[in-house]
Parts: sequence; C-alpha cells; structure tokens
Amino acid sequence: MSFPVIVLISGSGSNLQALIDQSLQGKLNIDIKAVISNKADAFGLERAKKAGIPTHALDHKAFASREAFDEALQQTIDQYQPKLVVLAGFMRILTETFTQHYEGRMLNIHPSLLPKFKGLDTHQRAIDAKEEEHGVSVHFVSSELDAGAVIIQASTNIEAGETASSLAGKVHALEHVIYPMAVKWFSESRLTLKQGKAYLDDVPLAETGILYHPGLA
Ligand SMILES: Nc1nc2c(c(=O)[nH]1)N[C@@H](CN(C=O)c1ccc(C(=O)N[C@@H](CCC(=O)O)C(=O)O)cc1)CN2
Ligand SMILES: NCC(=O)N[C@@H]1O[C@H](COP(=O)([O-])[O-])[C@@H](O)[C@H]1O
Repeated sequence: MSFPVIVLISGSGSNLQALIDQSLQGKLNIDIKAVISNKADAFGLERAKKAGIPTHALDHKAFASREAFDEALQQTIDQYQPKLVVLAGFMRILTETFTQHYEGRMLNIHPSLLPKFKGLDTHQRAIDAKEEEHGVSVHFVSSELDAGAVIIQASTNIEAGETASSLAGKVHALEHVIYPMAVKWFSESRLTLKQGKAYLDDVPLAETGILYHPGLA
C-alpha cells in the first residue's frame, strides 16, 4: 500500500536524493508525490524531475506575507493528501497555523545536536564554540523553531583544523543514513508524536533517545 509523502526543499536536495534512492532500492516503502521548493533554482528540483517526481517552485518572495506563502504552500501540499511532510533542507520558518495543520506528520532534519545550535550556520557556530562533537537531529516540527520532539541523532567528532565545509560533509553523510531511517519508522506506523513527545514502538524516545551508531543502520 503506498505511503504518500511530500518533500519540501530549498537547495541541493541530497537528503531528498537519499529518500529517492532508498525508495527505488525497495528499502523505503514511500511514494514521494511531489517535491516543493521555495527557491526555483534549487538543484533538488532537478533531482526530482530526473526521478519522475512532480515539482513545484513556490517563490516565497512572490507573497505579501509569511502567512500568505504558508497558505499557498499548504494548498499545494494538501492536493496530494500526504501522510507525511518531510522538510529536507527547507529554509523557511513556518507559521504556527501551518505547523499545527501538519502536527505529528511533519519531520525536519537539523544540522546540530539539538537543543544545541538551533537556527542557521550551525557548523561554524559549533567550531567557534570549540565543541568536541557535532552532528544532526531528526525531529518532529513544532511552531517553535527547531524545538520539536527529537527522534534520532547522529554525531561526529570535530577534528583539529575542521572547517564548516569539512564538517558539513561529515554531517551530510550521517543525515543520509538517519533521515531515511526516521521516515521508514514513520511509514511503518512505529514512530508517533503524543502530547509533544516522540515514541518509537510506544517507547518514549525522550527517555531512551536514539544516538545513531553505524551498527544501527
Ligand atoms: N516553525 C518551524 N519552522 C521551521 C522549522 C521548525 O522547527 N519550526 N524547521 C526549519 C528548518 N530550519 C532548521 O532546521 C531552519 C530553516 C530556516 C531558518 C531561517 O532562519 N530562515 C529564514 C530565512 C533564511 C534563508 O532564507 O536563508 C526565514 O525564514 O526568515 C531557520 C531554521 C524549517 N522551518
Ligand atoms: N535549518 C535547516 C538546515 O540547515 N537543514 C540542513 O540543510 C541541508 C540540506 O542539504 P540538502 O539540500 O543537500 O538535503 C542539510 O544539511 C540539512 O541538515
């Protein structure tokens, strides 16, 4: 039975590609109904077209307000009646009305070990803060930015001489493993959000927390 998913992007779309690849390999039983970007020049749109997935470019600058953009975005999404909305490098802060509409069925991947380094430029900020480790978090999306229930995290060491670019490359590799895992769990009805807390197989993740290890894949 198909599991309709919508993916929102703003850029390269390497996380989108990871989902496409795992779906094509039969490792992920989802049906990406469309890819929507707020940037018309997002390379991720090319990735979607190559995979035969419908695309929409919805330029946020063409709308009078954040609310108007979100309303148009919601109308575009809801025509596909998705069971899950995946933010994959989607770089717009969403309004409370929008996040509440998709509560419990919208995921985001954030390039930090939340709750550290919410917002932007996380790799450089981690380096500047002289963190020993850094990483990535997959979480449910809430109205508060990067504060939704965390589902799974993966970490890497920050080495001497690390740059934001080298760190981003290490984090990307981890993202391409854990995001498909979280999407798979959701598509299998194993991952749920109840009263603001994430559960896997009805076990609260806040208690266990899942820090990805290579053996977990
Ligand atoms: N209400 C929410 N909206 C979004 C969330 C969320 O958790 N709650 N996650 C983000 C993704 N994200 C980090 O993971 C993020 C995206 C964008 C920004 C941001 O500051 N955007 C600026 C524009 C920046 C730009 O265009 O480069 C803005 O929207 O004004 C911060 C964090 C997705 N949305
Ligand atoms: N705040 C959101 C954010 O910064 N997300 C980050 O954008 C990148 C998108 O890469 P991709 O377009 O290659 O998937 C990813 O590293 C993701 O964690």
